[in-house]
Amino acid sequence: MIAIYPGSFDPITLGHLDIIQRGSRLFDLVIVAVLRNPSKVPLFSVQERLEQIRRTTKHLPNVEADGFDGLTVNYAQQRQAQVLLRGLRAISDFEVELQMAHTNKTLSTQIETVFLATSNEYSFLSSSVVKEIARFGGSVDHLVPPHIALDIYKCYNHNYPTANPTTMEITPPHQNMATVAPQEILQEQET
Ligand SMILES: Nc1ncnc2c1ncn2[C@@H]1O[C@H](COP(=O)(O)OP(=O)(O)OP(=O)(O)O)[C@@H](O)[C@H]1O
Ligand SMILES: CC(C)(COP(=O)(O)O)[C@@H](O)C(=O)NCCC(=O)NCCS
Ligand SMILES: [Mg+2]
Repeated sequence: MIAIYPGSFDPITLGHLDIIQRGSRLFDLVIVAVLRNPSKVPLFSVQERLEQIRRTTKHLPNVEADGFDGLTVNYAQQRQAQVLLRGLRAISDFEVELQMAHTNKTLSTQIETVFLATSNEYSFLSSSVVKEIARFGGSVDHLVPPHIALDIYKCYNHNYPTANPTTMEITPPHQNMATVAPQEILQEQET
């Protein structure tokens, strides 16, 4: 059975990876599908997000990443998928997700939405939270895979890695954030 895991993934987090890994044990193939959404201004382009997802899931042979336009159910039909995989973190997710699942059911009765409950340790985690922390100079090392953290630090101009000129020791980014003034980051984002 083929499952589509649709979303924005801007960027992929450890919460997403947890759903993907658990989904990959339930389905023959999990397609992580990034919506090309012209109405959102993302931090990473669709191409960058697809590369991030591919690097993050390269240990999972039955997982692939792809971009799509238009209705998710149409994309699912095109990929011969029977399931839309989604994660549930909180009641707030439930309301939106139930509406989405019902809407999709009216568009295609053949496609079922399957929800996986978040793992406890990721119940607070979202791409937005990750971006907000990084934007104000905080560490996201515990929230995303290491290569994604580096991509994010680059976007927000965190000085990473830096060597102490005397000892030549590398300072991890979260110990070095005082060098990044939040106001500078915001100004750069606005330009
Ligand atoms: N920590 C998590 N645990 C379980 N499911 C999650 C988690 N984070 C996201 N998901 C699920 O992944 C899917 C794709 O979500 P999405 O790309 O919107 O990520 P997000 O973290 O919610 O980002 P954003 O903050 O931009 O909304 C949704 O079904 C969402 O519920
Ligand atoms: C992409 C997504 C799954 C939502 O992703 P998100 O959780 O990252 O916001 C949803 O917006 C979607 O399916 N968009 C494509 C248009 C569509 O099919 N709409 C009908 C279902 S609401
Ligand atoms: Mg979301």
